[in-house]
Amino acid sequence: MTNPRPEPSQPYDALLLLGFGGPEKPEDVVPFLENVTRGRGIPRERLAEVGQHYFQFGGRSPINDQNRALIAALEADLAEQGIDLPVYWGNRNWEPYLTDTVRRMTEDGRRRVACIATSAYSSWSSCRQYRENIADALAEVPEAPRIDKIRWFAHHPGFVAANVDTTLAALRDLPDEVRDEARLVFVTHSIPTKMNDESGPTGGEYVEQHLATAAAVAAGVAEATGTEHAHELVYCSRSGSPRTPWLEPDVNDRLEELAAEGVRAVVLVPVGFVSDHMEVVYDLDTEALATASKLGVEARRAGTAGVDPRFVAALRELALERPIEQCPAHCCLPRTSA
Ligand SMILES: CC1=C(CCC(=O)O)c2cc3nc(cc4[nH]c(cc5[nH]c(cc1n2)c(C)c5CCC(=O)O)c(CCC(=O)O)c4C)C(CCC(=O)O)=C3C
Ligand SMILES: [Fe+2]
Repeated sequence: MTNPRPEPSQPYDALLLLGFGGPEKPEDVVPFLENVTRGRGIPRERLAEVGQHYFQFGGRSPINDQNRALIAALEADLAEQGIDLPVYWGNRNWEPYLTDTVRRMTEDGRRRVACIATSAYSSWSSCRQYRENIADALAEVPEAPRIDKIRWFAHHPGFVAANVDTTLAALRDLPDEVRDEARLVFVTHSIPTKMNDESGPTGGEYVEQHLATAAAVAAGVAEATGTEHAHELVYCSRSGSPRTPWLEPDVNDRLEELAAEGVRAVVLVPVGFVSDHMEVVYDLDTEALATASKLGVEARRAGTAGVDPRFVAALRELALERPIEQCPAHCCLPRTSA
């Protein structure tokens, strides 16, 4: 680095929301997909298929608008707390690109930035890749501020509480006669099994964190309704080569099995996603709900945490606790007695 980085104890002077990014018009779709998949060996047929998901929605991903809404909610939350911190926004794969945002923060004289990435779990895709993108941007911008990314947070009570409420709303929306027997089917993004084996400090944590979060949401639902709903974790949005093993079962395959077992109602809880982006509106709302309807299973899709005030407050807490996560060198030294 070309300049001395501030000490970890220096307070943050800005927040950065780091998103995945998504296309906003049809001409953006192919270049966006090229950005996401560069060097990743995704088959052309899969890309053409995913491109169609975007074109079907007018070439516009919902994700950027959701991040704009999240920034507005974070700003409102900070103002309410009397905290004076600007919130910047950068994306990994589309405008506003992270590197341009880092350049702007540098021009604005920011020296220490807490980064909220819109991804709640450990894994290369959902955590380390964001950190690598930060490192790449810092390497391109001289005199850039220090940027600290918050940790994985799916088990945070604010995220869990938001998901409990969306699940309760989906349950209320089911017909009375099947509500109590509804299965809670938690859904997350599939990843290669090898990526899961390598996730978190000890490995396998992508799945473990999801199971723990799903159990916490199911417990919150049971407490609110007085009914214990059976729950499980399934996957959507498999990509890559068909020869590479990815996490299973796929949500559609599992719905077939559940229907065959006689399950009459399910709530799909997209606990792997923080807002209703393309995987949620296409893979769940379009595809999985059609599968359920074909099978005669009553299905509702629970909402995502989005801008739930408890989730927004959780993100603010995670960002502001970041500098004191590690004890400084002089912490808890014995004092000389008088
Ligand atoms: C774990 C995970 C999350 C959740 C955590 C997080 O949010 O970060 C996530 C989020 C997202 N993924 C997204 C889009 C895409 N992901 C792709 C491809 C891939 N995703 C993977 C994993 C994940 N992805 C993986 C292992 C691949 C294979 C390629 C590779 O090894 O890198 C592809 C290529 C086409 C395809 O093959 O599907 C696209 C277009 C969008 C934007 C949606 C919108 O526009 O609303 C979002 C939020
Ligand atoms: Fe993805």
